[in-house]
Amino acid sequence: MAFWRELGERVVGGPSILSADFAHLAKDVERTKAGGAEVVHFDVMDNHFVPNLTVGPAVAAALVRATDLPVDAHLQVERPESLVPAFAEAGVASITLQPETALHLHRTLTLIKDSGCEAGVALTPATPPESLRWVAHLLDYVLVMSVEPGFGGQRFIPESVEKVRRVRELYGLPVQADGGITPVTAPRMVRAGAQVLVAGSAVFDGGDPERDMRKLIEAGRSGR
Ligand SMILES: O=C(CO)[C@@H](O)[C@H](O)COP(=O)(O)O
Ligand SMILES: [Co+2]
Repeated sequence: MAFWRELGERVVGGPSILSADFAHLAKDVERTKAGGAEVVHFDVMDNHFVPNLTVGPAVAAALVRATDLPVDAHLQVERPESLVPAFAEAGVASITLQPETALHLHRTLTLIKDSGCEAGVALTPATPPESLRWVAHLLDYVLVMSVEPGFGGQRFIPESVEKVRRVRELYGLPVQADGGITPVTAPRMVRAGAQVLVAGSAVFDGGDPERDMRKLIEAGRSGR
């Protein structure tokens, strides 16, 4: 599985499961796939690193079985290293770490790669891109968070646009934008260099995930 290495220059969209109906997760994901989604963003929260609690490797494994889209696990948990083997075993394509939680970031990124997954790091709004200097060679992508981690439906932080530009300048890696991404903010992030547009509320809250996924992708691509 090499979703990130095979992305090329394309701009793609992916649903954040956080705003989906957890009782009908596979169905919701398939509706976004019909709207053009190419990756599933799987938000994992532990009520320690963030004040919210979601789902873990067992649900990831069930979703991997139910969809042929690659699943990216966004780990917003303390001690992520202890969960890496279980998510790899669940069959996720990539694992995104919050560097604030990985005490030994180099070691945990290496563990992800050795487990056969692609590896990424999520920068919270206050974390500078420069902090990745000595682990950048281990990364397949960088996620720029345009909200504080923890919840869907928050307001987009506009400084994130410049941050995407900076990450691209420094590392040339694919950038995933996550948080407050809508048809209004997506083109700005794409113009700055983002390629993977993650959206939860903009895709699921309007009652038609297929239509709204398509709208988001089209809006994002118009930013090129
Ligand atoms: O990782 C997170 C939040 O911590 C995100 O993936 C959000 O879940 C995206 O939701 P919207 O901002 O698109 O509603
Ligand atoms: Co996320």
